[in-house]
Amino acid sequence: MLEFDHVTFRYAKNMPVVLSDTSLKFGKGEFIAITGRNGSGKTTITRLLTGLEKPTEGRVLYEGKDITKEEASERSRFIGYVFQQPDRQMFMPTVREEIALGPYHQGKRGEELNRMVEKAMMETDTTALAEAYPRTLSRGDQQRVAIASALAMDTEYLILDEPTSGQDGHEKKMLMRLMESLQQRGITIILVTHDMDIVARDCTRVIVIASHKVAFDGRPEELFSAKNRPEDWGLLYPASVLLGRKLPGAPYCRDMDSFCRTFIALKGEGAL
Ligand SMILES: Nc1ncnc2c1ncn2[C@@H]1O[C@H](COP(=O)(O)OP(=O)(O)OP(=O)(O)O)[C@@H](O)[C@H]1O
Repeated sequence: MLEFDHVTFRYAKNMPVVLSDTSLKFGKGEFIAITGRNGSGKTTITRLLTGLEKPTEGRVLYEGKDITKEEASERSRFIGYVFQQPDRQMFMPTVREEIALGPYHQGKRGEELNRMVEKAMMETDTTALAEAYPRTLSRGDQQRVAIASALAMDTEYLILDEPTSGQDGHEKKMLMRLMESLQQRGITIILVTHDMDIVARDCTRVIVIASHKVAFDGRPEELFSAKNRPEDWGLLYPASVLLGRKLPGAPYCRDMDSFCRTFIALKGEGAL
């Protein structure tokens, strides 16, 4: 369990508060979206979790232990972070060396190191890129290399900042499939995203940040239910959710596949 305990944050003394007295728990195996308007503080939350920023007040806990003062390099033993522009986190001349860097710093050598790197490349479908120069790869490939780097360190938490922005449908689908398989292995996935299709289809939990606080924390179907107004937080409804509401009984349809299946079933029952 990774936790914010009454965290308040501002970038500098005379700057406005970004996050105010916020407590949050990130449990094992969850698939969490952090969303909200531009500038609401989503990336800041991930930087506080990874240790790239330190709370102005409050604490960050890992398995109940205070890790507030731990640097990002120390937290990388259990948190992997995929930057919005992953080329900024690649330093080595080849993908293989890039992925080996973390476990090497953890003291892994020889066959053990090779095995970890090969396994991480297999899992992320980056084996064919092993000898490529990471900084010239496409953003999608760089993301998978950054994910492989985290897996090679046996990460427990994987945080991705806007991973699907600017990606085509196929790339998006491949990435989300990979995230799903990692979640099934018990890795906690935390995504910063504006993409409500991903929130509705893939996430088990969604956290909305507004006015320096957690405005909503719950299941996607709750966020998009009639008792909430996600549009007040600048969020759009997924088309499948809106279409589902028009069907008899207004079923919640998390994606278009689910809408089509429900539609066909209702038609078969003569309800349409
Ligand atoms: N390094 C920094 N120094 C000062 N202020 C910053 C810094 N980084 C971000 N901010 C400010 O902190 C606030 C929160 O920024 P943050 O990037 O966390 O928001 P966000 O919700 O991720 O935004 P976006 O959706 O546009 O990526 C914004 O007002 C932003 O201008």
